[in-house]
Amino acid sequence: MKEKNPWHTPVTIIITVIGVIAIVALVTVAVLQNRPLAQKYKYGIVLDAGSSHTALYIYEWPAEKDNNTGRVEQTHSCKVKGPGISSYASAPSRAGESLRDCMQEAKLRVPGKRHLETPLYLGATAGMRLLNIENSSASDVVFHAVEEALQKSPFSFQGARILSGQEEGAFGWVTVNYLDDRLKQGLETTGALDLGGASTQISFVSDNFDGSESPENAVAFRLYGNDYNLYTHSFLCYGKDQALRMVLAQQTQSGPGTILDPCFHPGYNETKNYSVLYDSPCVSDRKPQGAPATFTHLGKGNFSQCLDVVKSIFNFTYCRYSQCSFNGVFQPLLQGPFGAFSAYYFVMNFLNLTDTSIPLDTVRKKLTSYCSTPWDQIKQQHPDVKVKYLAEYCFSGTYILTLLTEGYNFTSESYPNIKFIKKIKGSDAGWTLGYMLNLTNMIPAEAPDSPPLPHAGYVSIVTVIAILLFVLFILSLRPLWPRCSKQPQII
Ligand SMILES: Nc1nc2c(ncn2[C@@H]2O[C@H](COP(=O)(O)OP(=O)(O)OP(=O)(O)O)[C@@H](O)[C@H]2O)c(=O)[nH]1
Repeated sequence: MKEKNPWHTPVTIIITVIGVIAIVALVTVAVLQNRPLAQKYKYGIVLDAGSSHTALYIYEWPAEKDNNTGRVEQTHSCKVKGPGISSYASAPSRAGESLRDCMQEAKLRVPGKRHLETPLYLGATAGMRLLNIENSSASDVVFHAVEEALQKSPFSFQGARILSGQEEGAFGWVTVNYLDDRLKQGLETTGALDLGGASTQISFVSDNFDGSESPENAVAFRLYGNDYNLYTHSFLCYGKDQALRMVLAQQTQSGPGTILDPCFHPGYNETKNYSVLYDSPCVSDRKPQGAPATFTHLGKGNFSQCLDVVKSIFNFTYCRYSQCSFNGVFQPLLQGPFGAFSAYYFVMNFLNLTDTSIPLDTVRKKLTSYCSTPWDQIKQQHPDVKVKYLAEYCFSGTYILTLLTEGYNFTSESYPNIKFIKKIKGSDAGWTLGYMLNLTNMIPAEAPDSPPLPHAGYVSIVTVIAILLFVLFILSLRPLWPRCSKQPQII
């Protein structure tokens, strides 16, 4: 006699099949609905029209996550051949033409179907600030030429403008802290030190700065639910190229035919033009009267004398605030770590001085030895380095050291807080990323809500609940269950 299984009734079999199908359907829908979608990207392009050159940066971020930090990355950069756009004042159409190759690269790098929606910005810095001071109609004509060229691109051109020094400093600070993921996490921020060709910026948050003492140096931000009172100052004419002009102007005040410059290597010998040297608002009012057309620029290679002449371009004699950096500019107490980029990095990297644990005295000794090295020997040792850069590293290293220690008051204790950087997580340190994040509203004032559960957690919970519901359902059908008699049924 075979015993009949009480579960093998049509009702229980149908309920079980329907239940299993329902669970499978429920879990499948949960998985499909919440499956990560194939990644789509958006793009943004920023042209940094600096005093010495123009550079193009392409940024990329996942299309559905515009509001999350740490996700925008630089995917490409292109250095425009030739000088900065401010140098094209006498041939403005060439300013537009100079951008052609990099714009062509951008067209290839950004997928064609995204061209129309990709914002394109051009921001000009100290070179155009100076041209605008010197000759505002010439700067308008240059802008008109670059705008005309960029309007022809397939991207969504959002305009070209001159950034104020304050914007340049503040956006550089945003870039550094965004890339380091410090803003979203509300961590202590990093100060930003930017050394360009025509201006230099210092930006940091300090506990003893609320903006009241010097409101013109204050920028207030609310980012991801945190408030920041940023101190920032841009020194026009204190970028490394204009600072060199000021140092040379200091040495040619009397209009000599020859100068023996301690900031250039012994054996350096170049004929330079007075009108070219003094063709900048940073020095033009000091042009010596009755000077010859040219002067002979000879190198002497003496670091301590170079320090003296470099110091002479800073004014430390007056300060109407509780404390100043130089030229009567307010600066609160330095605080926290600093990232130093652009020319700070190029110069210190070349001089093998990016390691800030090297004591300042050793840095001075290294510069003393480097500056005194004969020019021929320097050229022989670095055949691949552009001669213009090579000739100026002694001056530039001395200038950076003076700016940081005498200008901004970094001491032996605080100097190691500086990190010389070029890139952070693959993106160049500079104002461009911060500028784009601001214009595209990609950093929210308040912290974005994050989903309560990750995808895997969500699917697991749906599965467990579905099985539980099914078991409860089966249990609730108990009255319908076939009764089990104690006596085995005889068939
Ligand atoms: N040694 C070296 N110097 C560089 C290099 N690229 C740029 N420079 C110089 O570094 C200085 C700063 O360059 P940038 O950061 O591009 O400055 P910029 O945007 O032209 O100048 P601003 O308009 O003042 O911001 C300039 O004097 C450049 O000539 C490089 O690859 N090596």
